[in-house]
Amino acid sequence: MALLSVSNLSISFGGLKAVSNVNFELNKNDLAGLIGPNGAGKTTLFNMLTGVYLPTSGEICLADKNLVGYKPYQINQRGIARTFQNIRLFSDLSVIDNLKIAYHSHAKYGLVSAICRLPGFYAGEKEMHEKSMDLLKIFKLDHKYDDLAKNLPYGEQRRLEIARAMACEPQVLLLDEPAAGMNPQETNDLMELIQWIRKEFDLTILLIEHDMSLVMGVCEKIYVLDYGQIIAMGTPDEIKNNHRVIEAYLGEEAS
Ligand SMILES: Nc1ncnc2c1ncn2[C@@H]1O[C@H](COP(=O)(O)OP(=O)(O)OP(=O)(O)O)[C@@H](O)[C@H]1O
Repeated sequence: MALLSVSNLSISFGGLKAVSNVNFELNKNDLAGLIGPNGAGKTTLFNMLTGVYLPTSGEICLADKNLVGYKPYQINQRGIARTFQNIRLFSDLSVIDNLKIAYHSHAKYGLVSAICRLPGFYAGEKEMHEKSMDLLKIFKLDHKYDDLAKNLPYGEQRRLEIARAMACEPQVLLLDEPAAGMNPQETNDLMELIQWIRKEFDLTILLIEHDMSLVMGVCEKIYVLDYGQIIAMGTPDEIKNNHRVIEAYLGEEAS
């Protein structure tokens, strides 16, 4: 059974059909790519999967449970976390506080415990600190735990965004152009990291990326969007050789 299943998903903005009758499924542990030319509807699709946009029609199910109509934080609690095309960190907070905020959505103590500083509050905070440090180690940011997020170099801010999404303890991780602005070495490191966290955390990952070396290098299956519609789905080799994809997306490079 598919973990994430999308059926006949569409959204219109005025007269523009930004996403039109999209169908796809992700199984547990899939590492899949979503590619397409600028304006194809990729981020809009992520926005519907995460409750930012309400689809005009169609269904989104996570483990057979409907997600349409839920707010972004409710979808996050149900197991989908994401990163953004433009980095969105709490730039004036420390690196570790950026993670702790995400862990708070799973906090085991309540408001009363926090206000009255009951033992449950301290135990919960300690657990959150330890889990945050563990994640920072994985993302090689532990030595910078106390730095302000805005003072990290760009590549590290991108890694911190992924770490923060991981702190939501998702089943499905959506990455929107995770390598944007990275140099080739950082992109290579990121590819290894994405493969590693998929395995280590038993994750299902869907990533949007314009960097073809990353998409073709890590994804086992790739969906191609063009003008809001899925025009192809297949392995990296199948996608590279698909004439509709070459026309729609790789045309300039192929010619
Ligand atoms: N809130 C909105 N209101 C109106 N139009 C929108 C809105 N959000 C997206 N669109 C339009 O929907 C279409 C798809 O945009 P989207 O950002 O999803 O494309 P994309 O494939 O992610 O592009 P890129 O690769 O450049 O990021 C575009 O024509 C865009 O202008």
